Amino acid sequence: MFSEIPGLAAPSRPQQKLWAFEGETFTPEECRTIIALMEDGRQKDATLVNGESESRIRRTAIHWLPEGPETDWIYQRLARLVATANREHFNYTLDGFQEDAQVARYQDGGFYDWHIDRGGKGPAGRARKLTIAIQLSPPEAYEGGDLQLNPEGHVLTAPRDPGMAAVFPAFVLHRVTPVTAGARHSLVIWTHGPDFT
Ligand SMILES: O=C(O)CCC(=O)C(=O)O
Ligand SMILES: [Fe+2]
Repeated sequence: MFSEIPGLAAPSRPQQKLWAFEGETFTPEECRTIIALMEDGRQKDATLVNGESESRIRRTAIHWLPEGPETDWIYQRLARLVATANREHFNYTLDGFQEDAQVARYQDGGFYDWHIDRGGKGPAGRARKLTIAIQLSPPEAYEGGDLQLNPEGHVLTAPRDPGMAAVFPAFVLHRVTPVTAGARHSLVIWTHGPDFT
């Protein structure tokens, strides 16, 4: 029926999934290097997508990783990862990374309650399309701290192996449960593009 109404016909495109878990995107050694970059750098209290601290929703320390000689290899890896995952699972039109990657550390009950990544006051937050969240810490380094997604009414827990990337549209609900012992680090970046079609 929609096909008869100009402007409403759906273009034919491959299936668009709501999540993908990709293993071994960084080696354990590379994950340790990225954690060290954070631990050497300045850390800020995390803010939400709209730039307001809100401890009821999130408690983590974050460190932005601007592009530069020290982080070039990380961005190149992320670009390849997102291009492959997008081609295989999502088929979105993507422009690139409009925000720097960030490393987060969750400890002493640190958490990030159910939320989506798309939105806020800034143009970049509103243009977020795919979220890439990568486990950096070895599973035995922390308790709790599960990354969970709820894309279609039931909760999926992401594998905990270092280097495992969860890739999902920025409108998908997700959370990190409280870390009850040790510390969990993750690397997060978003890709941006024109509004969802
Ligand atoms: O730490 C993670 O794995 C996910 C963090 C997150 O959801 C975010 O930064 O928006
Ligand atoms: Fe998020």
